[in-house]
Amino acid sequence: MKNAPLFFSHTLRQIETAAASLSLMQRAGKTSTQWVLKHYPNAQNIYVLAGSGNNGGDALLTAKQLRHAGKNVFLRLSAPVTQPDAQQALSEWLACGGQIQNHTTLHADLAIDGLYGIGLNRVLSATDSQIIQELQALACPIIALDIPSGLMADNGAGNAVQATHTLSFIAHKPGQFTGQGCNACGDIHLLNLQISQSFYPEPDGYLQTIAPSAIANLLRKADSHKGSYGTVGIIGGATAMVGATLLAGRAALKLGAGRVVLGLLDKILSVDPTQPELMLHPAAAALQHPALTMLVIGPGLGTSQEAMALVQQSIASPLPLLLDADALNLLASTSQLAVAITQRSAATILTPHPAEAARLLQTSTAAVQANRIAAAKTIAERYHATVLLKGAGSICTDGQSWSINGSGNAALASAGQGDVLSGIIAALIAQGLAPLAAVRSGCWLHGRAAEDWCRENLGGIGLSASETIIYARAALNHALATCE
Ligand SMILES: NC(=O)C1=CN([C@@H]2O[C@H](COP(=O)(O)OP(=O)(O)OC[C@H]3O[C@@H](n4cnc5c(N)ncnc54)[C@H](O)[C@@H]3O)[C@@H](O)[C@H]2O)[C@@H](O)CC1
Ligand SMILES: [K+]
Repeated sequence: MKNAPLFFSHTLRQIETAAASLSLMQRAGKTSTQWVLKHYPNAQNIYVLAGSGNNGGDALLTAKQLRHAGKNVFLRLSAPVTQPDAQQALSEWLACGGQIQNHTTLHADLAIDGLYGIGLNRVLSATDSQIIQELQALACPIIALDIPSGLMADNGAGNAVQATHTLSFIAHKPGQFTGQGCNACGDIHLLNLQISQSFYPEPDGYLQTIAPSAIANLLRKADSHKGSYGTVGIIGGATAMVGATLLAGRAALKLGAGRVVLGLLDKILSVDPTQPELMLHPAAAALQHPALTMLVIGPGLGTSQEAMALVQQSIASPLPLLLDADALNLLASTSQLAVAITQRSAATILTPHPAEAARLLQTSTAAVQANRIAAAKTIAERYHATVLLKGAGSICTDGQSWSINGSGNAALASAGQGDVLSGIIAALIAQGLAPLAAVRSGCWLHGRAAEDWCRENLGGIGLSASETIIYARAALNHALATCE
């Protein structure tokens, strides 16, 4: 199995042009029909929704072939057809005796969504939203052609059709795997329309579906010792938030860091009784620990003056530095820190969730979510950092290349998961992975942990961050055991 290449719509257009459009639409119609007949053989009454463009053309040709297969097809055309290929498809539909409706059917066993494809470039009109609501109200399985209508192919924004299956033509699109796309697409199936590989340029990015190959670099040498695997320092632990720092520390330890030093603002603990391997120090002392090779600041840090001073000192440190949680909020609040971070000599890793990303970019969370890839890349460029933008379909980028993490599920929507993720990434960097490889690998392992847990807990509710650590460790060791 390989990671899925992802293409922005402008690249897909190049492929489509190179591979000749009308026959591609014919193939899209034929292959979609075959897919429907194979997977829904008993669906007799089929509602097909066609829009004005080529996605509508795909729908018209699918409608025609389903009719040939003996199905009762009710076709709604939302607007006059504009594209030449789609006009040809409309002629074929009419020539075979098909009719055009301007309302939604009352009942269907199956619906086909061909309202908009990758040509969607603005918010849906009220009329289109109403048409989609009516489609959704049919309460039957919905097959989206290419991409659920209303979803932006390049970024996963938009109020889209909630499809049961998406038949993705030619290649996968980033928007199918991040933001709203994670909810809208249902099961995604690639129909490459028999386009030769020679027509495909370098992908714009990729979906990380398999264990990152960089994990193989973590295989241990027999003559190594704990000093070979780095010492992670984790700074945080303000009053009432010590747990966050402990979680990050335990994750770093269990994912292989040689040693882990915790620097706590609250002096309530001098040892972690359930994880006595962790070395607990006052925060300022931990920052000065001579053995540190990797620094994390943020889990449970708070935003006190003392916390701010620790962030300043951490940014001035020559060590690789991961900033998470309140360290990101403090960074976003102070222009001097934003300048200082660009002048660091060692690697910087920022792991914001969408609201933290919005603060870093001085914008709204909605604006970040409307274009997650661009937001993550802009943060990386502005702060000279490797960035993990969290949330469904996490984005990993160094500002140049980007990938979407393909593992994980909603079981990870629980307290402390971000702290665990910071600890995992820090452990991987401490063991020698480059920042982007560590971010990709850590994020993938974290998601894989949740998937493995869900196989045993099918409802997917109740995964605690502490349990995620155990499953992530198992996922890492499994990946190591199976790498070549
Ligand atoms: N070009 C080709 O060679 C092929 C294209 N194919 C299909 O063609 C689709 C792309 O077709 P189009 O480029 O015609 O675009 P769409 O059919 O996705 O959209 C139609 C047009 O609607 C307009 N539009 C965009 N957003 C709108 C909005 N919110 N409200 C009203 N109008 C809006 C745009 O001008 C757009 O071109 C693909 O997704 C795929 O389904 C496939 O048939 C395979 C071959
Ligand atoms: K569609």
